[in-house]
Amino acid sequence: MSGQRVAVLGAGSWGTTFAKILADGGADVAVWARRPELAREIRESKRNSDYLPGINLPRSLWASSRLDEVLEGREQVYVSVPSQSLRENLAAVRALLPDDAVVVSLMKGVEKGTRFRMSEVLEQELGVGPERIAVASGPNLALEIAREQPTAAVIASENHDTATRVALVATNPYFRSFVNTDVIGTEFGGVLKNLIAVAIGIVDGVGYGENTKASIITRGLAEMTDFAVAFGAQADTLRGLAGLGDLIATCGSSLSRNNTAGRLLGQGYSFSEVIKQMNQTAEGLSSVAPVLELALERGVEMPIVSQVAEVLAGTLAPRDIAPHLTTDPMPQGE
Ligand SMILES: NC(=O)C1=CN([C@@H]2O[C@H](COP(=O)(O)OP(=O)(O)OC[C@H]3O[C@@H](n4cnc5c(N)ncnc54)[C@H](O)[C@@H]3O)[C@@H](O)[C@H]2O)C=CC1
Ligand SMILES: O=C(CO)COP(=O)(O)O
Repeated sequence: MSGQRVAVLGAGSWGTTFAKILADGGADVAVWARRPELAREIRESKRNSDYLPGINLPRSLWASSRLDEVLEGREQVYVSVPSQSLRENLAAVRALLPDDAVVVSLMKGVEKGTRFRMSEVLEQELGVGPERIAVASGPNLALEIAREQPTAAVIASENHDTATRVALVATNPYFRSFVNTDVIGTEFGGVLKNLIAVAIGIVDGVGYGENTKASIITRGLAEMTDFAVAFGAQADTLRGLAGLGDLIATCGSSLSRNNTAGRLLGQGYSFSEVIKQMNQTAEGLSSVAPVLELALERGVEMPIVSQVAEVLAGTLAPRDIAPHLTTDPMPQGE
């Protein structure tokens, strides 16, 4: 569907890549970058050299650090800032959001303290009903997509028509969007696979091999599914692109920041040293605590995520992480 006027808020690796996806699908795209110098680089040089080195962005892409310029007249607004900064960023968006614009979360985190999903924060801060909200998720490593490698994603909205309208715009020759109405499952899939990817990074850093990783991925998917279903998700969603699909991509790639952060922990760096070394967002590090609080609230056991939390806290040595609860001697059903 060409010619749609859309905005992307956030010019990190994913916001910029998604802007390229939309522009390559024929949309008229305006990008908001927090820093004026980055907006200028995208607008004038068609580059985002810090986040997407070597990628030429579409000539039609326009960018500004002024929200009013970016949001004016836009029919769809895609949001891609670090999850913990979403609420503060939305304060300025509400008054400028065009009536009837659909808002799409590209983010994969849970808010610390409140434990809200990103679509819930969007609803609260923008005063927009769920029928105007969608979320995008799936196996979407930004740099691969920026290189135009064929990729699939899923767009979820409680309103099927909204999901379809977004998916028609977020589709181009190298990027295909599927749709569903399971917002909770789609969103939690993206959050939870980050935590499993941290676990995979940890065991990789320790030097464990494929059996350990396959065990963690498989049991991790069971853990992700139990958690998401307890909050109302469909189990099928977790077997799809937003669950298993994203788990495979993130756990298998050194492009993943969550995987990278885990690997540093596994190599013996402390949590604060890892934070210092990361110059991009690793959402899993901030989502561990709120996810475990939510799990406790619903009585869901998350042995792998709990062990990640312990490694982050420095109370479990990375080499002692195991894909099961070692404290229970009785064999358990898979
Ligand atoms: N990079 C990827 O491959 C993918 C990322 N995502 C998700 O997209 C979201 C954004 O991540 P990335 O673009 O990858 O992160 P990034 O680290 O590449 O970029 C974050 C951007 O937000 C800006 N920023 C930092 N603090 C901010 C604040 N307080 N207010 C406004 N802007 C701020 C940074 O300057 C940067 O432009 C995350 O939730 C991530 O999980 C989802 C799919 C793929
Ligand atoms: O969500 C992603 C791939 O789908 C990106 O993963 P990272 O945030 O770990 O880089």
